Amino acid sequence: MAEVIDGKAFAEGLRERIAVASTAFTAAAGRPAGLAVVLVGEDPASQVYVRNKGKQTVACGMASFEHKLPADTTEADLLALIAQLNTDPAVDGILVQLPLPAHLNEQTVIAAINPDKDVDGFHVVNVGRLATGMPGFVPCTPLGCVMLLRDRLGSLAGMEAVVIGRSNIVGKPMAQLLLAESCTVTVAHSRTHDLPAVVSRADIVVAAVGRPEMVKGAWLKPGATVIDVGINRVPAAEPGKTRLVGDVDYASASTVAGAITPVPGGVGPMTIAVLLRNTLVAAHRNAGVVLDESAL
Ligand SMILES: Nc1nc(=O)c2c([nH]1)NC[C@@H]1CN(c3ccc(C(=O)N[C@@H](CCC(=O)O)C(=O)O)cc3)C=[N+]21
Ligand SMILES: [Mg+2]
Repeated sequence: MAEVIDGKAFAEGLRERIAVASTAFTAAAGRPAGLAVVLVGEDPASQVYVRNKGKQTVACGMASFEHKLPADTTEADLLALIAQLNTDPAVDGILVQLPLPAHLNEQTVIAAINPDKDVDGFHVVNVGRLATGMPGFVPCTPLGCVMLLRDRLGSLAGMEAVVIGRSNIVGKPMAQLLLAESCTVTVAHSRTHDLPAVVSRADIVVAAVGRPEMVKGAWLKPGATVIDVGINRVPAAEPGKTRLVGDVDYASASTVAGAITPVPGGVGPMTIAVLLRNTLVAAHRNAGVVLDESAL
């Protein structure tokens, strides 16, 4: 049976290290690091995420600024808020919760964020920095996945990594990060011919497609390390109830893999912990205070 990669426990440890560094930052800078989270609309799942982000931000000794805007907010009003946050010296990181309502253009909104406060790493400047190996901000979910992989495997150099999914938020930055770790990287997607054959050569599989339990144990190379980014809500056995499953069929995969992240309790908690890490890094850069990033 595969070893379970406990992302929840790893994220707790990371948040403890962040809290220590955050206290030192507040003493050095004379102010806490600050994260602004912007939520447009009343999507219940997004409200839960935003509340959790706020709670964990405060628990790590940082300031949390929540901006909840109505679903019919105009793009001009949203851009005006971002412009204000860009120049607010108490705000080190800005996160605009996605997806946005259909009448708002996500590209336009992300482009308006100061790249040096873009703790999601979604701005094209940060995408370019990642692609060219310059310091910037890396999207939280893929960076959390690499932290889990390095913790388990040490050096990833020379390993065959297969990323399933090519989104701007996970698949593409994940491929860039694995390339920077000197993996041999394949990006598979919905048009890939013979996905099982591609997956079967992977030492590392990262599933980020948003299709419940799609990746089967029979596809895996025995001993492979499996990172499941999927968070899919599906009907539970009990009528009217739902449960969370990943993009990997955990029951079959856990009999073949060497190690696997569970859903929930795997990648999800890492995403928020890395967001706090990115915010603390942003604060140090913005305030000109030196941070030993390797201690995080
Ligand atoms: N600008 C932006 N940045 C984001 O990073 C962003 C976003 N928009 N929009 C929504 C997605 C989703 N996301 C998650 C964060 C934590 C968990 C998480 O902690 N999940 C737990 C439990 C989930 C549950 O019980 O519902 C787990 O997997 O164990 C999941 C998903 C961040 N996102
Ligand atoms: Mg995709």
